[in-house]
Amino acid sequence: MLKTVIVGASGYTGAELTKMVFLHPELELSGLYVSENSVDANKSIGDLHGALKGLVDLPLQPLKDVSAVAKSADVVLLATAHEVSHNIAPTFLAEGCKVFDLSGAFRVQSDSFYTDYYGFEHQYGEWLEKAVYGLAEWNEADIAKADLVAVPGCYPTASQLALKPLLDAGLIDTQQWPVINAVSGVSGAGRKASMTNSFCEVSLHAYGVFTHRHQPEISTHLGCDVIFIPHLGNFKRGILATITAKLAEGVSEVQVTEALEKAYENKTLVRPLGAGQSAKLQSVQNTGFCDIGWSVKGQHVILTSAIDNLLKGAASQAMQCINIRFGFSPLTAIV
Ligand SMILES: NC(=O)C1=CN([C@@H]2O[C@H](COP(=O)(O)OP(=O)(O)OC[C@H]3O[C@@H](n4cnc5c(N)ncnc54)[C@H](OP(=O)(O)O)[C@@H]3O)[C@@H](O)[C@H]2O)C=CC1
Ligand SMILES: CC(=O)N[C@@H](CCC(=O)OP(=O)(O)O)C(=O)O
Repeated sequence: MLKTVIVGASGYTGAELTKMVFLHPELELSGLYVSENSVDANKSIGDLHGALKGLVDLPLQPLKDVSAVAKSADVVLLATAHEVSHNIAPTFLAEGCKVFDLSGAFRVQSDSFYTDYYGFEHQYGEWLEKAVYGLAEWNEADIAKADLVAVPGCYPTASQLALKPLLDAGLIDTQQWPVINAVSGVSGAGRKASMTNSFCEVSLHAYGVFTHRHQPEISTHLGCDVIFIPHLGNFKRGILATITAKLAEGVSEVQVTEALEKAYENKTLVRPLGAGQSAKLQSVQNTGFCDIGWSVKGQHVILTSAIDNLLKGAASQAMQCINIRFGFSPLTAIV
């Protein structure tokens, strides 16, 4: 059994991770942590997240001595804000832990990316270079050897899973940048309420237009510029990305279908729905699946990609990476 620690366990993705680690036959939940001065310190996670009550009633411990926690852990899941993950991941790594970070702290190698999009200067270039991007269906070989896995963001997961098969098969005319319109539920912003993400204040609106940090994350990992327009919707969980792209000269709907079906033929968690089909949230909410639909008319393809932001967009993708890293059966604790 691998001793597994979750930092940020009281948050939305942390609670999902807690449930999956509890269900995993090869992982032992050895500690749940929150910040040193958290208002939730020492509360039982089952009291905070009712769905866990009676399953996991461990206390949320204040994280004081990172080194000491690291010494007693094999696997560390960081469900913390970007800068927190940035600050503490190297200590866990120095003690030999395998780290799976749900934040954006180690996702993109580029000089100005963290100052431009995250508002802090990255201090750990060496780890940034070694970190493996955890897009599970596409990076298996590297994830299997990684010490540090940077689990992709939720919008980047939905967007890349739809576009990557077509780009890799050379079916997209990249002179015209694919346009990604994506709507996320409010849980995408985490559990802390503010005027912009308080449920009563949310209607349906675009945000971060031309400035959102997921645009460069998507472009970097796809190797293709994109226009990305995130929207906040008045529902709790899920992301629907609707993507318009120009096909290369002469590409047919049959080729698009073949590329998507071939890419995911042995990948249970990504479900190509077929030409003329549209992905919908209801089918993926509370699951680790990504559903993809597509339609072609003339030289354009419209793809729809739906995930649960907290699961395939975060926690269950992290669990996929753990399963790959340690050679466990791929769907363990997910389906
Ligand atoms: N929500 C989503 O859909 C997705 C989130 N992510 C990323 O995953 C990470 C977690 O997100 P989410 O679960 O939504 O966030 P939440 O805001 O819901 O939870 C954050 C957690 O971190 C804890 N925390 C804060 N500061 C510290 C600290 N210094 N040390 C230890 N724990 C700390 C918080 O508890 P307390 O403040 O009480 O200490 C809380 O448990 C973020 O980086 C986010 O960007 C990625 C993909 C999707
Ligand atoms: C609705 C909402 O606010 N969503 C978040 C994305 C959350 C996420 O997946 O992203 P990171 O891990 O990269 O933070 C946002 O737009 O900032």
